[in-house]
Amino acid sequence: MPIRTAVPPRVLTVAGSDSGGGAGIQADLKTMLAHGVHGMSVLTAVTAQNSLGVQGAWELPVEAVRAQYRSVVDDIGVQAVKTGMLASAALVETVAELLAATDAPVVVDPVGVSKHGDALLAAEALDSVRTKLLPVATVATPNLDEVAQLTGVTVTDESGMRRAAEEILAFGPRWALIKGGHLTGDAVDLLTDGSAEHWLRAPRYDNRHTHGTGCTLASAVASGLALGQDVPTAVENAKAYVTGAIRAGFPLGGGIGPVDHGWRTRPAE
Ligand SMILES: Nc1ncnc2c1ncn2[C@@H]1O[C@H](COP(=O)(O)OP(=O)(O)O)[C@@H](O)[C@H]1O
Ligand SMILES: Cc1ncc(COP(=O)(O)OP(=O)(O)O)c(N)n1
Repeated sequence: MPIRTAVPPRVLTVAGSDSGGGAGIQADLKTMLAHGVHGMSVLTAVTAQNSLGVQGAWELPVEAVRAQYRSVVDDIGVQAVKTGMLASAALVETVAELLAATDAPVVVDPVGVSKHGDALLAAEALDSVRTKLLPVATVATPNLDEVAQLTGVTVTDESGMRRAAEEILAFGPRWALIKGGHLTGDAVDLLTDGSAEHWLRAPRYDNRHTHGTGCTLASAVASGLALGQDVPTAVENAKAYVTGAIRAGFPLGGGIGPVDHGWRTRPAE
């Protein structure tokens, strides 16, 4: 068999490890595989985590993050980057400085708190997210808790999402994707660059196994961008992927199980 010469687009996640495999680096790499891109990782922190919550978290030294990034980017190259758990102000600032020099699109999931309420970002790092990380983002994907942390805006309905997007865009990302997963009714997200507005609406699945939804959505967006899609198309495709993964989420452990990243490969039930 001849050796393949065509290389798939490469996507880098800069995020923390979830030992349970539902969120973080593990969710990102599974999502990338499902999109046919080559996934790579810069690990920022290790969490002891399962369906019940986060039992422990340890961040990596700044030099370890810098070295991983250089290893990947200088040799292999990237067509898109996704960031997730960055843990501390020092890591946020390091990652923002590295990403300021890339031409690749950057999807920033400004991870603050896990579904179980465990802090994944130090409170004193919020200002670095606002002033250093969000300005280098092509797309920022906060959930409503992260919107409240970053802007002070409490969103309770769809009209509040528009206000949230304006506040997030003021920090400098090119697009804001405000995720309405924490509201009730349909699962509605708003994507806007301040002029075009795209409302993404999907049925809300009454499935409590939704661990990793945000990581999955952001990685799917990054994968679409690496494949050459424009931002609205990448987000629309990512929404369809995460919706299917939530619908297929499974009861693993005694708490909130993960979404099913491989749902497209399973036979229909
Ligand atoms: N129960 C659900 N049914 C369908 N879609 C959902 C559900 N919960 C969240 N979503 C969608 O999952 C994506 C991630 O949103 P969200 O869960 O708010 O992010 P995070 O994991 O960062 O808290 C969004 O597209 C949101 O609308
Ligand atoms: C290591 C790690 N990174 C990110 C998260 C948050 O992931 P998210 O997709 O927002 O999912 P939930 O935790 O909200 O289910 C995490 N838990 N761990």
